[in-house]
Amino acid sequence: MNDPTLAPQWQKLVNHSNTIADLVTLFENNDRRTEDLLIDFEGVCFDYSKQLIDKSTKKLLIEFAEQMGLSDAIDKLISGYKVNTTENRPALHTALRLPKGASLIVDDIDVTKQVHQSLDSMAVIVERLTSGTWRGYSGKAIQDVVNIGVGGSDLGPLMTCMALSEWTGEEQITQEGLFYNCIETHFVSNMDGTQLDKLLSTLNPETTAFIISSKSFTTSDTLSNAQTALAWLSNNYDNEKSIKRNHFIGISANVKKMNAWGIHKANQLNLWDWVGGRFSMWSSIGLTVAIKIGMKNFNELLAGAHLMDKHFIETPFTDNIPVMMGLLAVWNSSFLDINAHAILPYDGRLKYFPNYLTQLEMESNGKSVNLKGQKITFNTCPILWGEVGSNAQHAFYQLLHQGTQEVACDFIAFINRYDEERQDIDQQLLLQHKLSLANCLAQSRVLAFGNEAVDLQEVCSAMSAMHKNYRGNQPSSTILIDKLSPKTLGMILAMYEHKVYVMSVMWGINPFDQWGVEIGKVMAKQLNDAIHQQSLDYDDSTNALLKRICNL
Ligand SMILES: O=P(O)(O)OC[C@H]1O[C@](O)(CO)[C@@H](O)[C@@H]1O
Repeated sequence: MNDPTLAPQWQKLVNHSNTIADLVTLFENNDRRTEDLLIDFEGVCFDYSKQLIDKSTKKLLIEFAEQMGLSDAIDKLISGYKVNTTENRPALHTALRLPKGASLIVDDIDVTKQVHQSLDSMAVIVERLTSGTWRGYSGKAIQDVVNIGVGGSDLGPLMTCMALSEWTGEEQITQEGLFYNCIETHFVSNMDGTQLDKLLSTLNPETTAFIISSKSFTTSDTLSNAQTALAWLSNNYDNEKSIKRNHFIGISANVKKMNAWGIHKANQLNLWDWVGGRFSMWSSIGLTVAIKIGMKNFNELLAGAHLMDKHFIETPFTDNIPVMMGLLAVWNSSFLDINAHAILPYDGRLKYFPNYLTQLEMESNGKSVNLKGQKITFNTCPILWGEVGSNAQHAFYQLLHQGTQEVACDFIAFINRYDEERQDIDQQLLLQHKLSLANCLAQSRVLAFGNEAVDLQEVCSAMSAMHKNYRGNQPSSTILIDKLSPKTLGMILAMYEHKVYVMSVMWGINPFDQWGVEIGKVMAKQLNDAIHQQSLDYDDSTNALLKRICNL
């Protein structure tokens, strides 16, 4: 069934949404609420008791999922069925983390074999770089690696390198018998060259390599940055062939384009059209991550994701974290009309996590047409944004507490952070971590219960109560994890990937295409020509702006 409004439980959920009590009442009415609405799985605790639901909401949502054929849809995803209907291909990111020895035959090909061959090729490159045997044009070992990519070819690896920077590659002994420290990794995505310009001024061309990460190898942002990098190297050494051989690695599903650009065969890593860009971090697109944290840790990341895949596939809906996350997101958006979702990690290492999720969720589910091509009549993906929670408290939490918008929030925190044995910091960092956890709990409490959570006497002593009114009733989930590690990060990322898929199944949409971004690319090409040719063939506004840009 594609149109969820035809499912018998849809109308029941609509009616039910008008009767749902506020969070204070929901907690008062059930003193076992958190037992009912919390799932623990392998060090990941998902507490959704502060969502605006009661027992019957959960029951109705699960029945709704059954009516929408969610079990069958999960089977189809995992087994390589062509779930990406508009592009007629599977979305097999789960195959990227299948263990060695597993087998998954799709169109007569064992994709697991392909995946592990690619991981082996990655391992060779990682080894050559981190052991110092990969040399630049002048014979010096490479010390800096710059990932040039955008969207899925940037956000996942960037976020993971930041999150796992404490798991940097192990020191190795080079052929000369020296210890070689971890390679520095950098990321460049901006089309305008700002990042690259600044970064290049700090790098040595003799010891810098570039990874051109682009599934399509046609993305103008990436290719223009790659050309600038090539020009920078060519200014320093006049032998393009040698530069390309020693300083450029290509990662793409488009081998023809990599060849045409001049990426040496031995420096090419492949992926497949069945890997969606925003789901590609587990493939060779994760090379920069593997360079940063080492292949062993990269494999741990994959193993964590695989563990979550198994949980998603095998666990009954009621105890299934991604399923419940997805159903709650659908409930908030389509039934409660809550169209904003804030991602609030209380850990600086997850700084780029909200950015990564904006693409994962909004590029996947920002759709208004169902699988049959019919217009949708309900709200789909909310607007997602976020920031490290404690920073956000001093930026946009005012709106969460007292604005007119309803916003659902995800609080994310790790129970354990710093090594208790560390002497150098005098326990101060441990105190900071506890302070951060306290803030996380405090904010979710005030958002849920408003005035009921604080001592109003004190707060309202001086000013009008209205200005100090905390309305509460903002729904949130808290994801509390034992500690951050490659494994738990893999679990969390896979958890959100599956949440996105669940939402799409419930809405009857295809989360694996992104036609909405294509027209902008075509139009940009035309306007680039217009700027170069100084032509004014557009609407009044665009022509007026072009005149100024071209000084006409
Ligand atoms: O890896 P590529 O092909 O350069 O694409 C980069 C990004 O551009 C998009 O296609 C959107 O324009 C994303 O889906 C993708 O992750």
